[in-house]
Amino acid sequence: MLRTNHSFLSYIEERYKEQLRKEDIIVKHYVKGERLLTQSEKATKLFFVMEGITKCFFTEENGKSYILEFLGKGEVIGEIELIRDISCLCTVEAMTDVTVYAITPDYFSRLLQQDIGLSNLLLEVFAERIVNTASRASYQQLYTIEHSLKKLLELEARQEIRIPKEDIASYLGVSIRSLNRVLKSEKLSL
Ligand SMILES: Nc1ncnc2c1ncn2[C@@H]1O[C@@H]2COP(=O)(O)O[C@H]2[C@H]1O
Repeated sequence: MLRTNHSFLSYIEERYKEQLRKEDIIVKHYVKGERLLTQSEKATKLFFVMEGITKCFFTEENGKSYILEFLGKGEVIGEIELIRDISCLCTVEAMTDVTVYAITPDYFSRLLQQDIGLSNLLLEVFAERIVNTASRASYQQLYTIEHSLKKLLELEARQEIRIPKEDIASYLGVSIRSLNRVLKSEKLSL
């Protein structure tokens, strides 16, 4: 659910301190609700979350949204566009006030070529995201909404974050109406 990556954050912090051209990595702030990236648009930067929580979601042609992941401290955002040379796969929005390291794609590409350690960190991120996306797709298809909701609420409590009802519905891939029905039948409140 809420992903964090402390090794990646320390790596970027070090590059930030040692950089010669001060514009290669800058610190940027986004207020709650602001977008870091927009689905299908070209991005000019890659981001690493320093503080705060973002949500990363697809909006389908029917207007419905599906939350892929909540990305927190140390998570990289916008790398797929750089690696595949495509426009943004999904939208990334600040759920709280967020501070990020914003990196130019050129600088990141240069780092990738020079540093096998960075490639390894990125490979780990991809592997983890595939595992998470696949296992979630599986249990959301194979279990009831009631079951998935209970699992999600347990995770929310464990990670001490507060997810708005609309986002819980988008994470589970159900409408607000279905979510309300389940909450009522399970005597749960948010
Ligand atoms: N399954 C996923 N899990 C976590 N983050 C993702 C996932 N899919 C996409 N993202 C992030 O959302 C970003 C949207 O812009 P990019 O496609 O450039 O890069 C994407 C990734 O950083």
